[in-house]
Amino acid sequence: MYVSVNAATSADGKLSSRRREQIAISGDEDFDRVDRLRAEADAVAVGIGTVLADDPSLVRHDETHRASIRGEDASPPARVVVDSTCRTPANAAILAGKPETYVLASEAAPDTRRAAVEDAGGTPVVAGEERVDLSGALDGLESVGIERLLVEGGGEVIFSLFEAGLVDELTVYVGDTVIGGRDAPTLADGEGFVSEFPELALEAVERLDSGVVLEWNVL
Ligand SMILES: NC(=O)C1=CN([C@@H]2O[C@H](COP(=O)(O)OP(=O)(O)OC[C@H]3O[C@@H](n4cnc5c(N)ncnc54)[C@H](O)[C@@H]3O)[C@@H](O)[C@H]2O)C=CC1
Ligand SMILES: Nc1nc(O)c(N)c(N[C@@H]2O[C@H](COP(=O)(O)O)[C@@H](O)[C@H]2O)n1
Repeated sequence: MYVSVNAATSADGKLSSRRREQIAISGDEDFDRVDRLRAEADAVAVGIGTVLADDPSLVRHDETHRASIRGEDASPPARVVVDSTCRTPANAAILAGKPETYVLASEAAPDTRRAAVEDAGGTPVVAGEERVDLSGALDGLESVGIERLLVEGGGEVIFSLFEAGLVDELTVYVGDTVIGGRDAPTLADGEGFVSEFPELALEAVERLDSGVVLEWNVL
């Protein structure tokens, strides 16, 4: 599977404020770029932290762009939530609407929560004992035809994907603001690396809106 990570940060590397409320860091041009990235993906993923903070639907994508690369009849990209214990609320926007939603869970998910996700239209994919085993879960997604995954965040999930060596490409829109705060989510949170830091090769730099888009391949 090819895994792209795309996110927007403030100039100081924050994904949102310490209140974990969604902030529009991107401007219109960058949101259009994200819609095109979504259109190119088989599925778009976020973590449960992002679902609980933002209640994203992840349904926006550039249909014209998708049709031009996938054909007129291409179904919309699926949605994915990394959610060990199936905490995704039954009324979450990510479970509503037409695209399929896969909830990556672990064996720690209570049967009642798995059933609640299924009743709400989601499809649990179980991998790992406590936390989601991302490598195993991505294998599960591949088995249902997902070959290009776009991950939008948040910082915990992005770090874990880097830690597991699963990221192929990283794109970051750096906006023209400072959020600050030691407790505000950053692009890669988790425990952090102390050695063997992932290395990146800069592929492109583009001015967009009032910020800059940086695109790296992961070596
Ligand atoms: N500016 C941007 O582009 C974006 C900003 N955000 C912001 O990020 C914040 C949410 O980020 P986080 O709190 O870091 O939550 P997250 O969205 O990264 O979800 C993390 C949660 O996923 C679950 N999980 C299960 N298995 C896991 C594994 N193997 N590795 C990591 N997590 C696993 C855990 O419950 C963990 O707490 C929100 O404030 C949201 O607004 C989120 C996406 C994009
Ligand atoms: N690319 C980008 N720029 C920002 O400024 C953002 N705040 C985000 N947030 C991400 O977008 C998701 C919401 O998407 P929909 O409204 O459902 O289309 C949100 O959950 C974050 O993943 N992204």
